[in-house]
Amino acid sequence: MILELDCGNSFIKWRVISVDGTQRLLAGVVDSDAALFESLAVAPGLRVSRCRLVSVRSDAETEQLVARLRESLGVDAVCAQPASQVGVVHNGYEDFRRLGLDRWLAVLGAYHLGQRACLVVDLGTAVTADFVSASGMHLGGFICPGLPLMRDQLSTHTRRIRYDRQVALAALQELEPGRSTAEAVERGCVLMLRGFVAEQLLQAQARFPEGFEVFLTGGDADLVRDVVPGAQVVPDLVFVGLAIACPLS
Ligand SMILES: Nc1ncnc2c1ncn2[C@@H]1O[C@H](COP(=O)(O)OP(=O)(O)OP(=O)(O)O)[C@@H](O)[C@H]1O
Ligand SMILES: CC(C)(CO)[C@@H](O)C(=O)NCCC(=O)O
Ligand SMILES: [K+]
Repeated sequence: MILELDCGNSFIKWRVISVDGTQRLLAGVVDSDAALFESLAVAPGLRVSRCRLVSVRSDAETEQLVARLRESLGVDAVCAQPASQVGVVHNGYEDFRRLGLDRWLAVLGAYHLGQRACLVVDLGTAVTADFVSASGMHLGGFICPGLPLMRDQLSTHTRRIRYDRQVALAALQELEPGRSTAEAVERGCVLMLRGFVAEQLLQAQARFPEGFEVFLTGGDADLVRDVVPGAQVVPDLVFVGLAIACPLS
């Protein structure tokens, strides 16, 4: 079995696939390294022979995780590394090492699945949009705060924006003007995300007149999916790219 990890800023997404890559056996989302090892300890029938991961955390945090994986599972995790090119896909950053590895892998995954120009939007702690041309040129992208950061900034920098988490979830059933703080903030922030995605779509239409594929990924992708009717929502997009960047043969 192959253990795959996508270590984001807030959550670790993990999954276990068969060695030939054809079956997805287990999957989960955890909010800390400790919770990851707890989940793996109770995973039924787990026998990990290989491991690959991508991390946007600090090198020290990533190294610590790799060391713990070695201790507890006896595997040496292969970590995705920055690259200026993989196959026909070229990294568009001035310094390719600076492009977030989750973005790079999502771009590799999207181009692999789409085989044409792509707009890739990842909605997590941060929201990112990346453009890839039909020939595989990554043209760069945009980064803005994601939903969790927008909410937190509002409550951190105001006195009276306070509401219950449960009420917040209910507030998103519709997007009418809010009539409570929870509704006003939750819907306002979702409209920011939707507006951002709509703008990226306009940019892609201008840049790729011959057509393009839109890929949405990340925990909040569902909140924007109907802004782009033809979009493919691919929760595992980073893992698709991880398999391309880190083949385990
Ligand atoms: N099962 C889930 N577990 C955790 N978060 C979830 C889940 N489903 C949806 N979400 C939402 O997903 C968002 C987090 O997204 P995601 O897990 O893609 O990114 P992340 O790891 O926090 O950050 P990064 O962008 O660095 O990868 C949160 O806003 C959260 O509300
Ligand atoms: C933007 C995030 C936080 C999204 O997870 C990550 O891709 C990252 O830390 N990127 C480094 C900065 C950049 O991509 O320009
Ligand atoms: K991510």
